[in-house]
Amino acid sequence: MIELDISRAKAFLSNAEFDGGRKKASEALKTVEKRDGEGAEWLGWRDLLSDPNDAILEQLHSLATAIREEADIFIVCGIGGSYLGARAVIDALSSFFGNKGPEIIYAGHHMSGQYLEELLEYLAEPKADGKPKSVYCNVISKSGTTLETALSFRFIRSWMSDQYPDSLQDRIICTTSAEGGALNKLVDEYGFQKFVIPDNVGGRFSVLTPVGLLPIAVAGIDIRSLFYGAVSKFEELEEDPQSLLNYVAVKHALYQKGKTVDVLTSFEPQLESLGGWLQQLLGESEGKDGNGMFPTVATYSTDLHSLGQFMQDGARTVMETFITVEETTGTLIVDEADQNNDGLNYLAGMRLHEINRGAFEGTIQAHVKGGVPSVVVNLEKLNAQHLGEFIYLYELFTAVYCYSLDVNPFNQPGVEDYKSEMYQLLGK
Ligand SMILES: O=P(O)(O)OC[C@H]1O[C@](O)(CO)[C@@H](O)[C@@H]1O
Repeated sequence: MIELDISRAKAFLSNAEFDGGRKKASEALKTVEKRDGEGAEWLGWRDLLSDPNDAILEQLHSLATAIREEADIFIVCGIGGSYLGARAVIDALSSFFGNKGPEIIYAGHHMSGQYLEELLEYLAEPKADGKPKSVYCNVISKSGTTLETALSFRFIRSWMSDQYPDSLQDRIICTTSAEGGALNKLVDEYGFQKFVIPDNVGGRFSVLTPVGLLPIAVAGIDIRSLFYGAVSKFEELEEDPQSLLNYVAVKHALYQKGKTVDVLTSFEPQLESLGGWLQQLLGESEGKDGNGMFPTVATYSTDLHSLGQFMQDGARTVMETFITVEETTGTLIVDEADQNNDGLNYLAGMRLHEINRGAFEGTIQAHVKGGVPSVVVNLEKLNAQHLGEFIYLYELFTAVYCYSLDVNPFNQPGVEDYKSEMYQLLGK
């Protein structure tokens, strides 16, 4: 279960301001439902959930099971929506240290030559028992032409084809559009396995397609539970969208009131990548034509010691979105020390989770007093089902909120500008 608490954000609005936002939110939801807004041809992420494809879930699960048995390393080669969702779920649900199954390594999300060189060296290093590593790669690119991903994949593919001349087709899996783009040409040429990204699902809305589901399954996470968690949220919000509409109303009205930055934060470090996924989802969707709040990620309490001063006392243009977890698995309890030299005996008998929750409660109270409207999104537990619910909640939230600002949620014309400047400089 996920609970949304907007009370400490709504408190910054008058009734009229909230009602104005609420009216916009209701109209925007109708635009999503009727599919008559700009970009409506990109609403396929809703169809995935209204009509689940169990066969593809099963196919992904069995391929992932085979890979988990064979692979020492699984490379996820993609950028933006082609890797952030997978990374968000994998980081949230994996152990911090010593995970079972293949080591998941990300590539194709930047162009650091040093990174790629060190990665290739690492792949080539034998294992502790002297045997060579077994490497698999899932290259993910909807367009099939994104430079960061294509370039990294060229190096990885070349290393893998030298290393595994007889099993390359089993080891490389391409996730791309049904047709077009360079990846499809490579699939045709080399016979790599392929999964299709539906045409009507954009990159940042694609985590519940093979884009996210294959890497997540290879990490040993139950993709059925993740997917059906999203389905349950879809059904719940179709039935009763009031909580979502109130949330959109608040954010809409705060934006009209001059809040221009949304700090997405959590006290759980394993949720930092979830913040990264949300940052792209919101940022690429709302940030256009001079509109939108800038979404940025902070991990507390770490970043309270770098950003805390600004959050408490800096320019009052910020709002905050706290992603909290009601119950975590950690069991560590603070002991009573004989000598209380470190002065921590006042915490004796408390679980670290309780102390962390205390830090959250203290922080939100202080920030609200300091003038920061704050929303809390509370996950009952950190598991695949609740993350699935979270994913759909924010996909729908993003679409409705953007339409409430009269922004097309589904394009990203601004990203093309850096590409064309870069291509020109590089002589494409
Ligand atoms: O899957 P692709 O086509 O490589 O795109 C990756 C990412 O790049 C962007 O298109 C921006 O350039 C994102 O919207 C997308 O998630």
